[in-house]
Amino acid sequence: YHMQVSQQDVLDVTMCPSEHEVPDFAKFTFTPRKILPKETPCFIMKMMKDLGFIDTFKIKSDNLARFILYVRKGYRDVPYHNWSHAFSVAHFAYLALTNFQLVEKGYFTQLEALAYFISCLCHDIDHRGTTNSFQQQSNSVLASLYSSEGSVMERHHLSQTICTLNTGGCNFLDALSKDDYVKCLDLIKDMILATDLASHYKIHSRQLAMAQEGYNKALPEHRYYLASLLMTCADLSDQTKDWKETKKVAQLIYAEFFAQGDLEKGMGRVPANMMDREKASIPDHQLEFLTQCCICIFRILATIFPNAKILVEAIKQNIICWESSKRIFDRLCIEGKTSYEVLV
Ligand SMILES: Cc1nc2ccc(C(=O)NCC(C)C)cc2n2c(-c3cc(OC(C)(C)C)ccc3Cl)nnc12
Ligand SMILES: [Mg+2]
Ligand SMILES: [Zn+2]
Repeated sequence: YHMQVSQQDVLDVTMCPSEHEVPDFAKFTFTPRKILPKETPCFIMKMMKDLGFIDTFKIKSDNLARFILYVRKGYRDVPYHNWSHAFSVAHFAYLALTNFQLVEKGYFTQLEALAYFISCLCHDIDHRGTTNSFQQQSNSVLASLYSSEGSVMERHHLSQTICTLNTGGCNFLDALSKDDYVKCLDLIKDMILATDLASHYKIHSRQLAMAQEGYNKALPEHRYYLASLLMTCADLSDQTKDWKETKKVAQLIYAEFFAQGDLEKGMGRVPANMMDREKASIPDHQLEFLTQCCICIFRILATIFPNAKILVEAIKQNIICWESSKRIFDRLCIEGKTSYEVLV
């Protein structure tokens, strides 16, 4: 396990050519999935340098490089919950930190900003492409470990993150004071656990109330709700890009959902409609997800950060595209013209 990352790999990342000036990289319209996979570790280093973390926390490049490479190895080759998802979620954290000036304006301390960026990068480590409920149903090892506390997958992602930090030569946080280190791990725990959809639904109404009464930086629960909101926004950031990107990502998500449905059928169980490739209507389900869940989260974000309004507008555009894709799909089905895959 230890020699999964070679010294040469580490050196390549620490010696990243600094001329990584990609136009529009720091804009919300940029789609991070267009960065070549082999270039992504260098871009993580670039983002952490730009955010001031290397200087503020005296981070040694070879430790950080080794950590990034182990995190990348920690992700599996599944259709959606893979390293490019992790990279795109971390990129959104970089966009939020820079465009909303979260540290400059006192929303986050530098330590909270570091925890946010690292949590986004690590939040789905070792995901198997199956849901929390599937862990219970299949009596997976992870369910036996964590089902009593809930958020089974998220607790595993957290545990994998801490294990990676404790892997030889990966602890890039070793210059932090004891207090800061403990505080940082606490923040990473809250932030990764916030990416469980069930946890989001539990606090959503209070996040809405927080936005309506006005965000108060002095209130610890407001700071917790904002950190959770920024995690879910990062996790959903594919939905704020252009239609081509959004449609491509939906296909990856349903490739995972349908593979789980096939597994459930193989186990003699009846999968939920959206997991069943014979029954799912992707446009209908996506319209429901975007209008009931996704756009609500970004609307709260936009009440706190006005320049997040363009993200709400992008989601509205994608809703319009799903509606027209649904009309075409329905018409083609009536004419018996196509199987769903052709359309999407
Ligand atoms: C485009 C898009 N469609 C989705 C449709 C349905 C669901 C879903 O999980 N339905 C519940 C069933 C499975 C029990 C999630 C979807 N989804 C997510 C997502 C969001 C998550 O949770 C946060 C970040 C807290 C919202 C957690 C995991 C995922 Cl995959 N990301 N993009 C999508
Ligand atoms: Mg997750
Ligand atoms: Zn995720």
